[in-house]
Amino acid sequence: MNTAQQNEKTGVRKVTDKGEIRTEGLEVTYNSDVGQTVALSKTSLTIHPGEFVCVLGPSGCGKSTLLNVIAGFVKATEGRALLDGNAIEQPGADRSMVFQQHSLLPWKTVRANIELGPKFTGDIEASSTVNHFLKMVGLQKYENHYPDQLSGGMQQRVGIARALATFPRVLLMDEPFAALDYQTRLMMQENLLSLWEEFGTTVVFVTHDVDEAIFLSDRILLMSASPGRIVKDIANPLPRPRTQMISSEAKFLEIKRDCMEIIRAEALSTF
Ligand SMILES: Nc1ncnc2c1ncn2[C@@H]1O[C@H](COP(=O)(O)OP(=O)(O)OP(=O)(O)O)[C@@H](O)[C@H]1O
Repeated sequence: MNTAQQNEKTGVRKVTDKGEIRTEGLEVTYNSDVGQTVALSKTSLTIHPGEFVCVLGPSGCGKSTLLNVIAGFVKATEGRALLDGNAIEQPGADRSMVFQQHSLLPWKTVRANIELGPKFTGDIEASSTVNHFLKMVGLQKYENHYPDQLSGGMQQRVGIARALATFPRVLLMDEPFAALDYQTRLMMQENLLSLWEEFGTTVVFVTHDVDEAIFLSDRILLMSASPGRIVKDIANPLPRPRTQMISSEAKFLEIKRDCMEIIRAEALSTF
């Protein structure tokens, strides 16, 4: 069971148990009517408790597959994934996922959507947990709206609130801002960082946007073209808290150049 602690000054409840993710020689092969697809090849990685790690790679390289194995939705063909040293066999409330397209229930209000998680985990303070997260994502005024009455950015904020409302040890995010317009995406990135800095949990964030990965992460795992494997592990020492202005700093541009060189080499090797 996760535990949460209230910050006396800000009132924000923080996760105190942050998960460690490890994969060892992970391989995933899909069998379908069009044949076999090796989606992930010999992927070994460690994500430390409380780290914000971005997984960056070209389309189809297996990023979603990696997240789905960690989430427990997809089984490894070879190797294994572990949460805090225990093999991941199935989904659990200790991991929450935010998808590219919001997965809110259209017939439920914002409040009822967020409430699903805490009710599922038997949170006896479900109602106050929902109030807390509505406030954290700035949507108190919209608690009785339905998803189709909200903008795309607001829908994703509800999705993030719902994911956090179970106080997960690990938050998994699969290109959550990819469908948003540029300005909204930048705002959402800043909003997510301030939530994470307050709330504190391990985050694995998949993207194919180099700037997004550098802006958000402590570390970037770069994946090869399909079948995916980790080709480079890049530390990101940019100071926090960050605003989008950081993208013009020399260190940001240096990391970006490193990423682009690898992505280009990968693209050329498969062209
Ligand atoms: N359920 C499935 N059945 C068969 N093949 C699949 C399945 N899911 C994914 N694949 C294949 O596995 C490979 C990796 O897919 P995956 O969605 O993990 O990549 P991705 O890097 O997340 O792609 P994108 O960036 O485009 O979302 C692709 O070749 C894809 O076609």
